[in-house]
Amino acid sequence: MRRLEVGIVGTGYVGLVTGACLAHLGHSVVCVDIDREKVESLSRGEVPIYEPGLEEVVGGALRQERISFTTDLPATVERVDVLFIAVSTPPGEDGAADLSNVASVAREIGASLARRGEKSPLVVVNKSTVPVGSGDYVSMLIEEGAEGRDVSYYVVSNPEFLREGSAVYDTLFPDRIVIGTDSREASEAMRELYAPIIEQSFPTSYDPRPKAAVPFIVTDLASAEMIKYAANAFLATKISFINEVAAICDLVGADVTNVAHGIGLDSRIGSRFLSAGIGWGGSCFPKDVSALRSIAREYDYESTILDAVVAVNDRQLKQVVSKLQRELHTLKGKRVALLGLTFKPNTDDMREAPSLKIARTLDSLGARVVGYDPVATGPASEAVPQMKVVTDPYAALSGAHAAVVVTEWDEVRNLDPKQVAGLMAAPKLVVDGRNVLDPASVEERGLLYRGFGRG
Ligand SMILES: NC(=O)c1ccc[n+]([C@@H]2O[C@H](COP(=O)([O-])OP(=O)(O)OC[C@H]3O[C@@H](n4cnc5c(N)ncnc54)[C@H](O)[C@@H]3O)[C@@H](O)[C@H]2O)c1
Ligand SMILES: O=c1ccn([C@@H]2O[C@H](COP(=O)(O)OP(=O)(O)O[C@H]3O[C@H](CO)[C@@H](O)[C@H](O)[C@H]3O)[C@@H](O)[C@H]2O)c(=O)[nH]1
Repeated sequence: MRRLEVGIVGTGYVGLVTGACLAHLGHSVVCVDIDREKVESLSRGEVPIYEPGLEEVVGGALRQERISFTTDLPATVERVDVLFIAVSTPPGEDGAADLSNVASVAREIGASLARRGEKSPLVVVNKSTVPVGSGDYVSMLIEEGAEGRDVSYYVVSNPEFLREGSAVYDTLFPDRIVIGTDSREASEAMRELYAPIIEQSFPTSYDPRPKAAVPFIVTDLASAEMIKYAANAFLATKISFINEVAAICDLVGADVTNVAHGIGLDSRIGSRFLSAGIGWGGSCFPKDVSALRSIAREYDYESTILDAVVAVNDRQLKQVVSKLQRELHTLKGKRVALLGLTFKPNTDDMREAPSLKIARTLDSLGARVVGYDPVATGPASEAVPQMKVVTDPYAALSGAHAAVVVTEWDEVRNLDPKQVAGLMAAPKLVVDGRNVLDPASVEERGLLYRGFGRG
């Protein structure tokens, strides 16, 4: 394997995980961020996010001197063979992706490229999730930054499919690697970069190693950019679909967990992403579905399915409130415990976490909201100051008239129903927003169970 010099701009989830994993594979990586404090703490091996396994991979790469952190983008452009753009692309007004971070990085790359001298063309890899056509936009900005000087580079799309909570695993053992480019030289450089993953030839403590070889797919730029949006939109659609089925299950007295199991065994459907409940959140699905709808609007196309996917997801959150109101009637003066606050387990990310919307709605209806989360206590109470946040789930449940399972952390799944029943106030309602509790054993202890689509 040839050891490549790799630069990564942006040390968020994607940038840091990608950089650390490429260093683990044997490449020499320099990570760039505008946030000086972050760069300094990362250089000391302090990882600012909760992501299983990441601290170990970053620490290992630092010890082997295969990774470094800097704020100096121009020096990085001059030195590396491949440069990833992995900065945030948050939703702007009207739902479209805000490309201002990508744009400023592209201009700065252009301004620094001329100083590379005789080095081979720089492969600029867009890993941020960006609208179709952004590859050409990045090329245009690089040229603008270069101000007429002769610069040599390729722009490649390489969408990222990692999930938070299993980001390191997903990066080392991906289902596929997608590259969008018209240049053979650029796609070969990317194949070389990822060779240890494609061939699964790197050292790992993950046992058993799940796959033999990883598909490496090369498409045109626009298709690669579209693959990212289509993948997230499809997954969000799958969840909204099962949530719609769950609503009908509630009406007819069927159990959606049995239905999901029964349909998921059909290999054309597949069993994953069929967990019904309060719906999808996080830093990606809401943003990316909304960006794809916005792209469709630009072309005056009505995205009927995607519109419905979002409408169903919005309805799931309202169902939490109506399930509480059905049993508690007025929520004024009622104490409600929210169990789990992050948008999913094994992350401290609170971006677009359903818990925040639920807490704000319950507060506006006069309920006293107490939140529990094993990791994201600080960010949660900052986001919703009216919510008291505690680190002991039983403290949250003490005196609560109702509890809502918002995030299926193990700490929440494994609560002792007997102890919970002893602490709660009548009617001791448990709204299982993730369908992870066993209704019979919960009810056996005197709790009132309400799931999503469980009859
Ligand atoms: N988080 C995920 O799970 C995930 C997965 C796949 C794809 N993505 C996509 O990857 C991109 C990055 O997402 P993220 O969650 O890692 O973002 P993030 O918000 O966690 O991190 C972005 C980082 O970029 C830095 N940054 C911003 N502007 C910069 C600039 N001009 N120069 C240098 N650094 C700059 C910020 O300081 C921050 O450290 C987004 O487009 C996102 O949609 C995210
Ligand atoms: O059956 C399911 C599966 C997930 N969810 C919810 O869906 C959201 C997203 O979950 P997940 O996809 O596991 O997390 P992310 O880390 O947001 O990852 C998604 O978004 C990333 C950013 O684009 C992509 O890279 C990943 O492939 C894609 O799975 C969360 O709120 C989950 O609770 C459900 O409600 N039911």
